[in-house]
Amino acid sequence: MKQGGSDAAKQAAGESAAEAVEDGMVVGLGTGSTAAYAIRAIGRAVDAGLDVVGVPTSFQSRELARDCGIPLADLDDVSVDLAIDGADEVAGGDLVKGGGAAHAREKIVDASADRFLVVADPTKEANVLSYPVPIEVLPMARSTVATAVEHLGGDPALRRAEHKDGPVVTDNGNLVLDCDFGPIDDPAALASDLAGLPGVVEHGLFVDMADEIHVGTPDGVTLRPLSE
Ligand SMILES: O=C[C@H](O)[C@H](O)[C@H](O)COP(=O)(O)O
Repeated sequence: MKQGGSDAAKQAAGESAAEAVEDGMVVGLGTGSTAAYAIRAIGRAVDAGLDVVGVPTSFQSRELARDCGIPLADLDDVSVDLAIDGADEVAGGDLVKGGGAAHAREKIVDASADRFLVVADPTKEANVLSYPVPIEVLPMARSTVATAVEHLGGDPALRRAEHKDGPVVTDNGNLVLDCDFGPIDDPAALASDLAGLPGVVEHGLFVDMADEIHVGTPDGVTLRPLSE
């Protein structure tokens, strides 16, 4: 995950997006340090009487939402009006996500939403995506997917856990390959190639999915549409 952004910038972005939440909405709750500020702001609004239901995108966002008193539901039972989620890199209308290994559930929830707002600090913005693309793989497909990624011009690395020996294991029980492709000239083509590899559960390229980005700075927030 890019960690360059200040907490004040992340907070500004998260709280700005939370203002878009209206009474009666079902809200997709993203993962990561920036989305967490939105979840806390929604929690405070719930405390003050806002009637919303949250759909978490990870163990982390579920726990935080529960701590904040946000009622939760599964995608089996509701449809999402608005999703708010972070990103590791943003270029044009496309994102790389999955620095926290949550991109599979995030993509399901974010893609299902009527509107998807990205929350970010300025360090996440780029002209061309070049952040290593996280790919969640079934454990038995780790080597075959890594070889296929190399054939696509990427450099795959198994994500290792920081506080345990061995690999990161996702909320879905799978492994993550961080795949460095250098500058990605055609994110849609790469997304399609990666999605077609046997054993890939989900990759972290979010192509033309988001509607709007809230970029926070300590001095304010810039809103920009991400889709035409
Ligand atoms: O898997 C994690 C997610 O895609 C996050 O939304 C992403 O890594 C951004 O996180 P943060 O806001 O902490 O930089």
